[in-house]
Amino acid sequence: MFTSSRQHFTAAALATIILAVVGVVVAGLFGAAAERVLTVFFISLIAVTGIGVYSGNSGILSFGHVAFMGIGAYVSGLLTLPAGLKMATLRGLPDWLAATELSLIPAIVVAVLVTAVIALLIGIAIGRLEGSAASIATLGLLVIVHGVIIGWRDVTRGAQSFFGVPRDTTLIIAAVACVIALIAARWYRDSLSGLRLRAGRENAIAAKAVGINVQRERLVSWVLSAAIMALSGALIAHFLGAFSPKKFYFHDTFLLLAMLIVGGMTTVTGAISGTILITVITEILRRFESGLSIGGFELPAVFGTTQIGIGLLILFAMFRMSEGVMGLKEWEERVFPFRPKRGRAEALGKRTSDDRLKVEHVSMQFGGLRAVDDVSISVNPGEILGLIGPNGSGKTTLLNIISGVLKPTEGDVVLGSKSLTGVASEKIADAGIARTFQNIRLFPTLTVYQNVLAAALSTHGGKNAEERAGAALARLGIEERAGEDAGTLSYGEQRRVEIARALACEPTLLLLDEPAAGMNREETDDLIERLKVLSADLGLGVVLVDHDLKLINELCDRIVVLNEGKLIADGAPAAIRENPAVIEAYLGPGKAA
Ligand SMILES: Nc1ncnc2c1ncn2[C@@H]1O[C@H](COP(=O)(O)OP(=O)(O)OP(=O)(O)O)[C@@H](O)[C@H]1O
Repeated sequence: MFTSSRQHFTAAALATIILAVVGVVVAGLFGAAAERVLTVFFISLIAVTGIGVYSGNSGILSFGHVAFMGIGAYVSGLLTLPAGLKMATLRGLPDWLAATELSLIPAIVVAVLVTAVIALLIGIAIGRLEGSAASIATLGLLVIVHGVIIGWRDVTRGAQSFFGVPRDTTLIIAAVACVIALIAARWYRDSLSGLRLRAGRENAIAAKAVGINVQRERLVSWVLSAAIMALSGALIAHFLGAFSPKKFYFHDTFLLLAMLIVGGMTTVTGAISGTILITVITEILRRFESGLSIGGFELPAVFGTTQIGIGLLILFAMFRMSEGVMGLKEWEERVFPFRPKRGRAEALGKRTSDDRLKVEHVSMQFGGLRAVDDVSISVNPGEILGLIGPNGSGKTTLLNIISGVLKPTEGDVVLGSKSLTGVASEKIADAGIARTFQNIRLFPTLTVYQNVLAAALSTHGGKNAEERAGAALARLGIEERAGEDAGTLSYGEQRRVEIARALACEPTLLLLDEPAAGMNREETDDLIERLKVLSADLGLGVVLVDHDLKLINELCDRIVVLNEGKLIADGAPAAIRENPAVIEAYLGPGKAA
């Protein structure tokens, strides 16, 4: 499933093929040295793209991907070494492997598959970690794989050179493999898994709330990226003919990450630009490394000129362009802005479920604080329930419990006949509960349409996802903004996108946490009208938390009031306005009379 415009993919694929053809032609024009440089360029670009598939889409910087390159190199090398050489120098090999002599392409296929399986096993563990903990774990992976290669002397020749690998990687083979890797990476970025992972990168809590299993998508991208790294490793092994474990360690990790960071981590365009930029700069600086004579003026040899230059370039890029020189968008996304089809509001029909929400004797203890204390409430289908209370009275905590973000210390949450207590947050949306957040949690660098589509695709098996997404945008009156990045909208519009995203999950119950916060009066009035229409048309149950009493009074059929975690009132708006306990909670003791 491809979640963006086909035009984007076609343009990107064509540009990739043109890049490869230009590279091959240029190499043909400038002779053997240029051919060498361009072959290494294509192989490096495959590796940079591989890291980008994981790091760019997940937002987790990986220091360990060069280890997969190493695995690919050694596995393919072992499969193609002449049998006689293996038997003479690698005595630890089993007989079948010593006798195996594959040609390049089958060896690459096996190396990629073996690496993918190893990556899957490692990814199951690393995928549980978040942010910098995951990055550090990938660094550990690099060190461990390096240690294993050095220690497994009978198979890898340890720290010695692994020589005799047939030098079968030609410029054309590297170029074709590069095209395949770039197209795979571009396809993944806008695939269902890629869109979900990018949503998780932008905001993991919101992604889970719309049914996205972020860990699963991370694993998919981890395995795909490892496979691409193995391809790169196998190609470089068969280009060099001899290599040692040092080749797949910190130096190349630094170089490839520099290419990715300078170009822009989140796009294939960034990977290509960064690789071109660093390759060109490296080629120029290399000539200065051993000193240079320009018009009689002698420049001294400076050891490490190339590394210093690349280091400065990274610093410059991070300082001036923190998203890399190509930013967050693919070139084709800028040139051909995506305009999704307008949706029909009617595509989101009346709720068929008559499920009633029951919150039964729920409590939440945070250390010494009882944020929610033995609260029981119910919401009928089609009912708008206002949940109010002074600051810190436990409203958001209660919404977090209902939506699976928090597991209550005591009590039960039941929708219809199904208990949702302790059910993972990403399963709650499919069970029929969708929500918005007090502090807006959009996927800011994804378009408005992608924000809503990601939710529709991740609920109800993705059935009629495009219709649901279009309808949700139409219901909230933001179709005009569909192609814009969600993070660039005004506060009020962002709130509406959040509600549209929740609505696209086709919930039975909608939880709105301060939906009018930050809106001006006009925007709030518009929201009131839209929510009234939504509730009447769809028969949707709504729990509405807000401090705007006009909004609460105009919209709610019933209001429940919390104070210091306890339920102090439950009734019709008129009765709540007169309730002495409520007045006292808001105004302080002695004000009720
Ligand atoms: N994850 C948490 N860990 C510890 N304490 C928490 C946590 N979440 C909320 N609290 C505390 O629980 C209490 C209730 O907070 P909550 O955010 O639910 O109140 P609220 O009624 O939504 O407040 P507001 O109207 O200001 O948003 C507060 O004292 C808050 O500091």
